[in-house]
Amino acid sequence: MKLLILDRDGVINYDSDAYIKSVEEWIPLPGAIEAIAQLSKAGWTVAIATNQSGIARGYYDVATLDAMHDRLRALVAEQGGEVGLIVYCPHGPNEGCACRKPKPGMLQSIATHYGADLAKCWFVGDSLGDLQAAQAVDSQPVLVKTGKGLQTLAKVIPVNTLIFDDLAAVAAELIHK
Ligand SMILES: O=P(O)(O)OC[C@@H](O)[C@H]1O[C@@H](OP(=O)(O)O)[C@@H](O)[C@@H](O)[C@@H]1O
Ligand SMILES: [Mg+2]
Ligand SMILES: [Zn+2]
Repeated sequence: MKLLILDRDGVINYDSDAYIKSVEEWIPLPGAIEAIAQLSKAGWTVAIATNQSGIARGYYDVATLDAMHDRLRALVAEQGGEVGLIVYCPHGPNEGCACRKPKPGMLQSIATHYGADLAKCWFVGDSLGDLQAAQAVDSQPVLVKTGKGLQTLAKVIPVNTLIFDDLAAVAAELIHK
């Protein structure tokens, strides 16, 4: 199956060092909604794996996070597409969970849900942890320059990382290749 897994903050929507704490703060990046819709209409399943330590930190609750994701789904549906499974890690960095990136637990959950082979999937992120999570399960690490992407590009990243300006460019590559 054609499964694409996306990080959320900094890839689909603007990120903030102050976290994205409300639906009002959740603002799509230019072209991101259209990219997801176009991928979906081209037969791709678009899933999301996102760290949300803001929940553990008490900055927002699950109901607020769900409202952000309802907004995302509605915007993509308006463009004729749909968003697949959204998996999030609500834990803090010191809880030792199995799902927080750079651990690959969320990617594995998504693959299990769809019966997909992670070695044939791209995982698109803006942070080093995203790329490391992909690498841990032999997925293709893909870095976009939005969000924290440019800072990540200055770090030591997996040698096979594919680099794109933004999610729209990733979608164009996948749809037209
Ligand atoms: O990029 P994804 O995984 O979708 O979500 C990242 C967010 O959960 C937040 O992750 C935090 O990292 P810590 O969780 O505090 O290490 C910070 O980087 C915030 O700026 C960012 O908004
Ligand atoms: Mg991110
Ligand atoms: Zn977790």
